Amino acid sequence: MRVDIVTIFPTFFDVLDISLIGKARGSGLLDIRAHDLRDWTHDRHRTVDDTPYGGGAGMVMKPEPWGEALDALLTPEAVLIVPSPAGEVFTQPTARELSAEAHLVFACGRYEGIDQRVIDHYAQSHRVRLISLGDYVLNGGEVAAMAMVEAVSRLIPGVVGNPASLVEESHEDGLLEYPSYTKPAQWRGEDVPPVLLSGNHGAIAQWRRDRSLERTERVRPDLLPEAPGA
Ligand SMILES: Nc1cc(-c2ccc3ccn(Cc4ccc(CN5CCCCC5)cc4)c3c2)n[nH]1
Repeated sequence: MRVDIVTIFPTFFDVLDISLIGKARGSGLLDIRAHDLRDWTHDRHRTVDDTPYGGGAGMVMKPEPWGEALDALLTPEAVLIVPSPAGEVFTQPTARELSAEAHLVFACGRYEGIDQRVIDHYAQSHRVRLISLGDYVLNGGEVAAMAMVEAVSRLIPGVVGNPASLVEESHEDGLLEYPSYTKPAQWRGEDVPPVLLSGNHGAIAQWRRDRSLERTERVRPDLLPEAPGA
């Protein structure tokens, strides 16, 4: 998968050079590149923003640099992802969908956002998705893009060592994951649930399912299968 990220803070994504994502990049599984939007400006101050038409607080990102950057980076099959508080909320199903794509281009806005004509222009020729990380306002799209890149990349075969670990985790089966334990068997007076030491795999699987349902009912009843809209 190729991932291009356009931002005025490209060094923000240097962290992708380490850990699993870093290894996957090295192995050719992932081709992730961050680009400085200002490389597509032509004035002495490398201007990317201006005052909003209609007035209002803050600044809006100018369309011209975005047009030149996206013309340079988009391929016909690319999905253009624009992090935005006004977007669809990012979920594990969204991550899974995007992990099947060959090319993702993230347009990370700052200030009060990007001139709407950029989104409208590329929607005529590409799949464009405005995606929100959740119902809170960040200062720009970079944190959202980083979260999406990590959630999507780890679903690509070969990026995460043990594929089985991708199945038994929160939200993969639509429920929250069961609690996990490791050695020692006793810690500060607390024992590991005995069933986990029993070697009875059927009983262990059932215990885990029960804990997963119990936790989901308590913390996220909206995720339960019978919940409306689940
Ligand atoms: N899940 C999530 C994603 C983001 C996100 C993503 C991308 C950008 C780019 C800039 N910001 C900051 C921002 C955006 C919107 C406002 C509201 N403002 C009201 C008046 C009209 C203009 C817009 C304020 C500041 C971003 C924020 N936040 N949260």
